Amino acid sequence: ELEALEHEGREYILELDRATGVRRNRGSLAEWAYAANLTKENEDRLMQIRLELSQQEKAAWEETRMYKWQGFQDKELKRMFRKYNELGVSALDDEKYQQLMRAVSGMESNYATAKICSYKNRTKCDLELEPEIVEIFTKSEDPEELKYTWLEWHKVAGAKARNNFTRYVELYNEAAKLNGYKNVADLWQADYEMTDFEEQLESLWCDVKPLYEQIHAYVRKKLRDKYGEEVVSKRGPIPAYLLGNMWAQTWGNIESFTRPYPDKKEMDITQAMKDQKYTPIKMFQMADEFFRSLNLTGMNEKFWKNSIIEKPTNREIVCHASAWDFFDGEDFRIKMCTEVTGEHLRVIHHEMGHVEYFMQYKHHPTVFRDGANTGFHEALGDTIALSVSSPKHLRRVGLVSGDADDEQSEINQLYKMGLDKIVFLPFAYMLDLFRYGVFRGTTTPEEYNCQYWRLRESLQGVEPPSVRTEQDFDAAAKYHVSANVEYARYYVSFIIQFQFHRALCSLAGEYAPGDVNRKLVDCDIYQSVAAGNALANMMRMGSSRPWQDAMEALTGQREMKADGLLEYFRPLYEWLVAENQRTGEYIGWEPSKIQYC
Ligand SMILES: C=C(C[SeH])C(=O)N1CCC[C@H]1C(=O)O
Ligand SMILES: [Zn+2]
Repeated sequence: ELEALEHEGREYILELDRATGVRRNRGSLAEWAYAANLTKENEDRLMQIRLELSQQEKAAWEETRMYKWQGFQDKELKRMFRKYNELGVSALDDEKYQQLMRAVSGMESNYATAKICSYKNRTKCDLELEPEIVEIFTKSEDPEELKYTWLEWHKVAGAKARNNFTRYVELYNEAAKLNGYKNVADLWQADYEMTDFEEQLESLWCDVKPLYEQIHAYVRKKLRDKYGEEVVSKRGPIPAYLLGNMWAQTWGNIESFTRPYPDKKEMDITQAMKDQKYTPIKMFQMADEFFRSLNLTGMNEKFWKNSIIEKPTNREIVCHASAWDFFDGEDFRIKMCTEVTGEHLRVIHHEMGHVEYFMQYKHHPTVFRDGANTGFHEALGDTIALSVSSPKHLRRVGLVSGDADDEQSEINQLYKMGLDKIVFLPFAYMLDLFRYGVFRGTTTPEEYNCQYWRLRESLQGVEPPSVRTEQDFDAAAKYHVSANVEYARYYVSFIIQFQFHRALCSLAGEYAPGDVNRKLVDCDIYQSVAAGNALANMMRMGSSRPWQDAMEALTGQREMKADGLLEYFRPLYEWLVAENQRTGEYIGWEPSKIQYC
């Protein structure tokens, strides 16, 4: 009897899964049409299609609930039913569902089309985030220009999203409750299939905080040397607008005038690519070639035909880089407003890592076509990029010349990587700690901005350029807050990518513990089929098994651990401790003097 029921259940769920694939394809095509051409007409069409799809999902969900799947024997079949049992935001009634979609779409289109006036020419008011404003934060060393640009962007992209955001929180929380969760924080964390996810985030932060405090102290001293004590204090937080990035999430753009050994040649990938007449397509082909060298699958014909890799001149699009799965086993795309910079070379590998993952798990039922958890999906491309950004690889491809690795060059290299990978951790941790509080109601709308800056000061040790009030809403000036994209995935990614990197470097014969000729910092897995096969085996699991199984398959560990990251940066940590002692720099930061609560 049970056998028959389970057999019937399998027939049902496989048919549902096929229908879901068709729905996801239709939905992705409508999302792409809008994100790639932000017109009112495309938005209205998208809203209509989303509503139809949500109604179809709801009907299917009612049917799925009739099956007594909890008692089934087949683990994978049970996992499929469990995933289909979670309806998500379609659980809202049509009216509220549409209101939620409009609130998010309003925030995201505001962000994508926000423009400010130029500091140097106040009548020129068509500056967008990409490429103009990013360019200013990449190059300007004028504190007044940076402060002005920071304030103007936070006005148009942050404050203006506050009302939509508040409505989004209410509706999204209602949807979470309809799915059996207390709030969206719990809904988001369910993806990680852990009972102690938030405790783990805290514990990982405790592991890496000492390393962060050292690089923070060192950078604050370098910025004070450059801009003076009036602008950068001895013991306070660092002004966020001086760190080379609108959100102070990575500080790579201030490397040139802060690196430990300035007389050592700087590895300016951007300049090298410009000198060698690199184009966006060449950057994509380079990344594709790296993946193929690992015996992974290269980008297919549809990818090269359908992707958008440069900002169009005749329409508005969402420029924030993204990778797209159209769930038909063939159509995979990237949409990106590529500039010829070292940062974008890294982003291209990041996005192509998503596409590689899509292709590796495309044989699975639709419901398992996902990362082991979303952090895995974000870590894949970055792990490859760790090899690409090694001096060894950059020399191999001619983007860096000469200069055999000596102690000082290695410290410079680790410092450059640290400005990307170490400083990112408190930012990522902060962004979802903030939103967990918002969804739980412990942070109310009346204190959104105050709470956001309290977390930024306590975790990142940064402060705003001037007084902030509740007329502001600085959190939404970050894409993922305006676009409703969960962010703990990146925090997880920046930890586990070093576990992946270490395992792959071992397999590639590029790393051995304690072997000074095979250090992590100079590992390049390029052309290692052994490493590529291990990656493919892990990706091919999709989300069909708990992520701990995928982690174990690749690294032998069954948990997220900071040991890979700490081992990679150990020489830098020791150098920074000594250097900060030498200069007597205060480690950590005292409360900010800026009024933001
Ligand atoms: C490149 C992407 C698209 Se998934 C991205 O949003 N990233 C990649 C790293 C962190 C985060 C960000 O830009 O904030
Ligand atoms: Zn990503």
